[in-house]
Amino acid sequence: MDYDRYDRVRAVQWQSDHLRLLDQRLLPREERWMDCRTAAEVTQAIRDLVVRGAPAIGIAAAWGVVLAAQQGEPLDAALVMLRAARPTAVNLMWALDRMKKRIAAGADAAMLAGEAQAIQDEDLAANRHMGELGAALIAPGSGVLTHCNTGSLATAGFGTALGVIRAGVASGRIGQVYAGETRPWQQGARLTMYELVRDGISARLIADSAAAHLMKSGAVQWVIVGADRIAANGDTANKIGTYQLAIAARHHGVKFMVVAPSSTVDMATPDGEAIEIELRDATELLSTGGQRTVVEGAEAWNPVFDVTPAELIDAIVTERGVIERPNAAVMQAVFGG
Ligand SMILES: CSC[C@H]1O[C@H](OP(=O)(O)O)[C@H](O)[C@@H]1O
Repeated sequence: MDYDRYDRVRAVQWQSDHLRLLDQRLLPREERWMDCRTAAEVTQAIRDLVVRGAPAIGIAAAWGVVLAAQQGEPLDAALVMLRAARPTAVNLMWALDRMKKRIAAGADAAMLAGEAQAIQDEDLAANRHMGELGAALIAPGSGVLTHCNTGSLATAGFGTALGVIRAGVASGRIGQVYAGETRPWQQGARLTMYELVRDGISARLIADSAAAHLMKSGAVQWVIVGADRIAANGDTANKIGTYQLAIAARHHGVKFMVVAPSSTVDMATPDGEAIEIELRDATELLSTGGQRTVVEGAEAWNPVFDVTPAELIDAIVTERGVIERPNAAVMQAVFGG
């Protein structure tokens, strides 16, 4: 199916000797680009969520290695620095491991650029394929709810969960899209709505706290989300708030779909308990748009991911196919190597 009319924003753009990143902290108010010329600048951009989204941070980190190689920096140090930028999304480590293998095989900067480009191109192809696989699970005229941003801004393009939504809308299977605002960073309100409006896809923003009420109304038949790390038993780490969506979905008979490329699957992590959950600065919770909204002296706890157990997931969609009712045995069969 021709998806070219859909949002083709490309948040990560390689420019032969620097990496252009669309600063996602400023969207939708302002479209400003940041030019990164060193691995250290890419590391900081990932840490500061200039670029964010599990696949996108892996792609950006791969280009960070290319920058280090072009400038003759010690590549081992660059790999360690980039790897430490954020702890939860395994795509970061997966991409850097791919670059490390090429370095060990003697790849020069040009060859490393080829590897980074391959990582980026493979992600886009996977997203297009997953979009069709996931959309095929959805009955015509369904309503869906999504969380955070899993679109072109979070990937090489088209998106994971948002790619399924794009394919589902294009094929008439999805009638109404709801997007959760995704406090505190508001990836849903600021980024997913930005992408869907640009696509001309009708979508309604809801407060995170309205999700269970929406499911109770019968307006949605699927919750469709992305992932940052899928463990060997199917437990899935994703944006904070995903776990409670899965609980409410199961209670209300709403199906729950996780959409992620195989670069998000981590067979070395046995289950969700072993996934490191990123804790970010409390000021992200105590302020909105840079303005403090909570009384001085107040404290906050700001985990930005949580883990949904496999038993609450009806389908995991990767480019290798659809896994229904995921468990350790089927994960091993598909991803065991
Ligand atoms: C396809 S993006 C996957 C995943 O990454 C996002 O996290 P963040 O915005 O903090 O980088 C979110 O958890 C998405 O679901």
